[in-house]
Amino acid sequence: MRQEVRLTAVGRRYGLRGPWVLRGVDLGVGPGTLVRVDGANGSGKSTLLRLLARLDAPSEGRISGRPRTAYVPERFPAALPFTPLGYLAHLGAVHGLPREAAARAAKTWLERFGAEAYGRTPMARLSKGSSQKVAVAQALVGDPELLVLDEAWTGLDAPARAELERAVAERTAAGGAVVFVDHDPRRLAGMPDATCTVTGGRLERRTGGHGAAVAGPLTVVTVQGATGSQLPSHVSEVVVSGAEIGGGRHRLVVPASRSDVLLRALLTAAPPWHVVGVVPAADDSGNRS
Ligand SMILES: Nc1ncnc2c1ncn2[C@@H]1O[C@H](COP(=O)(O)OP(=O)(O)OP(=O)(O)O)[C@@H](O)[C@H]1O
Repeated sequence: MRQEVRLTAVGRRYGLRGPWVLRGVDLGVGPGTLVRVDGANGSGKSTLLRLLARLDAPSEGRISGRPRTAYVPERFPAALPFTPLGYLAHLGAVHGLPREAAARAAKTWLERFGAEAYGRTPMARLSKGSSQKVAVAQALVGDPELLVLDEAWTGLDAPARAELERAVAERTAAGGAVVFVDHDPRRLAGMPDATCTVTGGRLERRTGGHGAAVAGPLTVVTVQGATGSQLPSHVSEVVVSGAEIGGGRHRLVVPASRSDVLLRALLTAAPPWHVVGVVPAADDSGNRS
């Protein structure tokens, strides 16, 4: 993922005079980040996810950034006139994979979710749990840069739930972003870079969930930008602290486990940032501010 997706002053209401479901929402989702969205029933979580996935447009405000996006809806249309293998291979091809690679990816994802036995069964005949496996596989088959999951774990058996958690970790480690809603507060506990709560049409954002990582070793990254350039906004979601140290240089302290995410964000910014130094915090001798 090269660029963040950013919602700026976004509002959404259904119908010209309908009540505002979301209003004044500002949210940036950067490369390599995992964001949890929570909130009461009917608060607007799915609305926010559909906006992020660009399946819906805001009534006001702006959305920027167009990563390759995949979405698992809360309700997957199970009765599609395909077999899982045919459907996934077709989607792989739509995502630009050559025919054989698409067929291989389809098979691999069905195997990962324990659904290979019914790869050739018409989808309309699948159980709810089995069609949910196809729903998550269809989102992963094209290696999306942004993965949006609306209650995607619901209906999966335990091994498939664990596999989806692994797939999420793989996506973020590869520099992709994942935004998810799940009714189980333990889902991916401790992993999200931020949790956003939809309440009264507004979004309250809490950074963190990386307690263990922050308690671990820290890395100091010194970077230099072009005159007057601003750090990409999602950098603040990864670093523990940051300070400008003069001459366009910034000294950023980041959990060592997240330094790859920070470096990727800086190097893929437009224009890219020059990395002056990366040292373990214990060896960082100067430039403290
Ligand atoms: N297409 C639509 N047309 C009209 N109203 C809608 C539409 N989609 C959502 N709404 C309304 O917007 C509000 C927020 O719905 P949304 O599905 O985004 O909430 P949610 O937090 O995901 O809910 P849940 O937790 O029940 O899934 C609700 O009042 C809902 O009725």
